[in-house]
Amino acid sequence: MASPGKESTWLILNGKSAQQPEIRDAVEHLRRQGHDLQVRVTWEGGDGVWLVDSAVAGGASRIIAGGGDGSINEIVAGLMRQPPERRPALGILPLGSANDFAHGLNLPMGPRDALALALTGSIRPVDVGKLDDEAFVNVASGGFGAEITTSTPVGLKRLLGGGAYSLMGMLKAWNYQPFEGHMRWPEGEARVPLFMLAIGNGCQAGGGQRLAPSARLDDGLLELLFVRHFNSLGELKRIIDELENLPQDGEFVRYLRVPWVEFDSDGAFPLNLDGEPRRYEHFRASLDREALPLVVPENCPLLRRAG
Ligand SMILES: Nc1ncnc2c1ncn2[C@@H]1O[C@H](COP(=O)(O)OP(=O)(O)OP(=O)(O)O)[C@@H](O)[C@H]1O
Repeated sequence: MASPGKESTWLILNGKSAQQPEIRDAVEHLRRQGHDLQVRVTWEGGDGVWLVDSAVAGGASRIIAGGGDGSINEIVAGLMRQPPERRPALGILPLGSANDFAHGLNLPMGPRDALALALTGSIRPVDVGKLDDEAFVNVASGGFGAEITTSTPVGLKRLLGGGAYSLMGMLKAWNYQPFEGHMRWPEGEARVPLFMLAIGNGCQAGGGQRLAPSARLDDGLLELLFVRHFNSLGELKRIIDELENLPQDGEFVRYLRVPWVEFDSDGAFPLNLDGEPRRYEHFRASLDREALPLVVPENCPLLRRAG
């Protein structure tokens, strides 16, 4: 057991996963190797944020988020409340159902390997996304993208891979309505009926949907993918083709790299921040440059500079 007060690493575990024997095994294994690792467990949403305060007060120099994208999001929110000079580094023990951020980083998924890397891996400063004042580290996905990432049956994810015909039928059955709104970014603006929107600091969401494939965490830019709404099967087929190539200025699909973007919606627009659902009538997405010290694997695909 580590002694509080001296420099140590804290593992903040989502309580959903805390009793898994392989997590206990990994913690004991690494403690036996001499690592000073304190463990705290969340009871409910929001606990991750104040547990970061406790970890910092206890002298933690690294904090490991044990959970999925939502848990990482909470812990990043907690870390961003700390003064930059006292902000511990973030390591990740992937324990969610999707683990999109961890997969994008190419982290090991086995608990022993993941925990060992989180404790000993090298640290790089990475950008943190901001949606108004809220932090996100991976992807904000909206419209249909928000529906894919939460609150929909798993079957819907399969439908996305099932081609235009089944997707069109499902959207009709669902009476899917586009979201009208006005988007602005440094070099342009557009009035759009939106089918979907993704704003990526990281590259994937929704359980492996690579919505922002050229995302880098250290480039000072957000990937902006938006897809205009469509009315026919033919148009949907064109969208699927355009999504293959992600044109800057396609007929339906636009893929841009921007330091900020603003959206004014005619209604409450559903947007997930790292998978956690929100609604906005107006938002501005931007970045805090290199604000988060992150533990990364070697040759991390989300970095411009080698990890
Ligand atoms: N002890 C707990 N029991 C149940 N839920 C919890 C507990 N502590 C936190 N939570 C909830 O867990 C959610 C975050 O889950 P997490 O991201 O770790 O897993 P996930 O949703 O399976 O991951 P992913 O987004 O990668 O699929 C938060 O919304 C939070 O409210």
